[in-house]
Amino acid sequence: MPVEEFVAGWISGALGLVLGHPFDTVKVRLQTQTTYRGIIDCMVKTYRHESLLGFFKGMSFPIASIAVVNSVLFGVYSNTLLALTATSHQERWAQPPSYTQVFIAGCTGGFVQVYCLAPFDLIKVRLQNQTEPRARPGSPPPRYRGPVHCAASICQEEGPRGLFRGAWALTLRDTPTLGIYFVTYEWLCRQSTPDGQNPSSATVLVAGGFAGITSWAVATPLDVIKSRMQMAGPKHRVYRGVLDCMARSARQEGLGVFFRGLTINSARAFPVNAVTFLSYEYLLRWWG
Ligand SMILES: CN(C)C(=N)NCCC[C@H](N)C(=O)O
Repeated sequence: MPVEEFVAGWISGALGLVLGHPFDTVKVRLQTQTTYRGIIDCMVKTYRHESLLGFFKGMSFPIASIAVVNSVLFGVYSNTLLALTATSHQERWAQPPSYTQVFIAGCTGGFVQVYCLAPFDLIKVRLQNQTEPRARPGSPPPRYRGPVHCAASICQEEGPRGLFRGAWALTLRDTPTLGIYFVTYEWLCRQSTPDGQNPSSATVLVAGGFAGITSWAVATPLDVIKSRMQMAGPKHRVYRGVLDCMARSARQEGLGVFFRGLTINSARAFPVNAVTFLSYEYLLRWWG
C-alpha cells in the first residue's frame, strides 16, 4: 500500500485548514445560533467581542487531527482506486479511471474518514460555539478551557459515546459528497488537459476549488443537521435522531434553515480545496 498518498493528504489538508478556519467559525455560529443577522454581523460581533483570535477558536485540534483525517481520506481514496484500476497515482493521468470508479473510491474514502473525523469535529464545533472572550480576571470562565478539557468534560458528562454525537449525520453528509468531490475534480481536470498529460497548476487550483464548492453545496443541509446534533447535549435541545432534527428545524425555522452557512461554506471551500489539491498533486509528483 503506497504511503505517500497518506503523507501528501496530511500536509495538503493542514495548509487548506489554516486558510479556511476563520470562515468555518463564522459558518458554525450561523448554523447553530440565532443571534446573528448574517455573515457580516457575525464577523463584526466576533471581532468586537473576541478580537481576531475569536476566528481561530478550536483550530489547534483540527490541525492535529487533519494528520489523521485528510491522510485517511486521500490515502483510502487513492488506494481504493489502485485496487479498482491497478494504476498508481503517477500513471493515473495517462490511464484515467472511469467516473464510476472515482465515485466509488471517493465514497469509500469519505465513509472511512468519518470515524476519525467525528470526535475531532465535535470538539471543534463545541469550542467554536463558545462566544465568551478570552478569560479575564473576574469574568466567568468559558465552559470548556480547551480541546483536552472539552473532550474530558464530554466523556464525563455524556459518556465516551458522547464524542460520537452527530456521527451518523456526518456519515450521511460525507459518504456521497466525497464521491462528488473527487468526480468534480477529475472531470474539470480532464476537460482542460490534453489526453495523457498532467493538469497544469492553474487547472488543479480551479478544479480543486470548484470540487470544494460543489461538494459543500450538496453537503450543506446535512452539515446544518450534523452541527445541531453535535451541539445537542445536557444544555441544548436534544433530538431523537437525524430525521427528528430535520423535521424540528424545518418546522421551527422554515426550509431555509437547510441552507444556512451555504454562502460562507462556498467562500471557504474554494481557497481551501484549491490549496489542498495543488499541494497534494505537487507533493506526489515531487516524490514520484
Ligand atoms: C463536502 N465535504 C465534506 C468535503 N468536501 N470534504 C472534503 C474536505 C476537504 C477540506 N478539508 C474542506 O474542509 O473543505
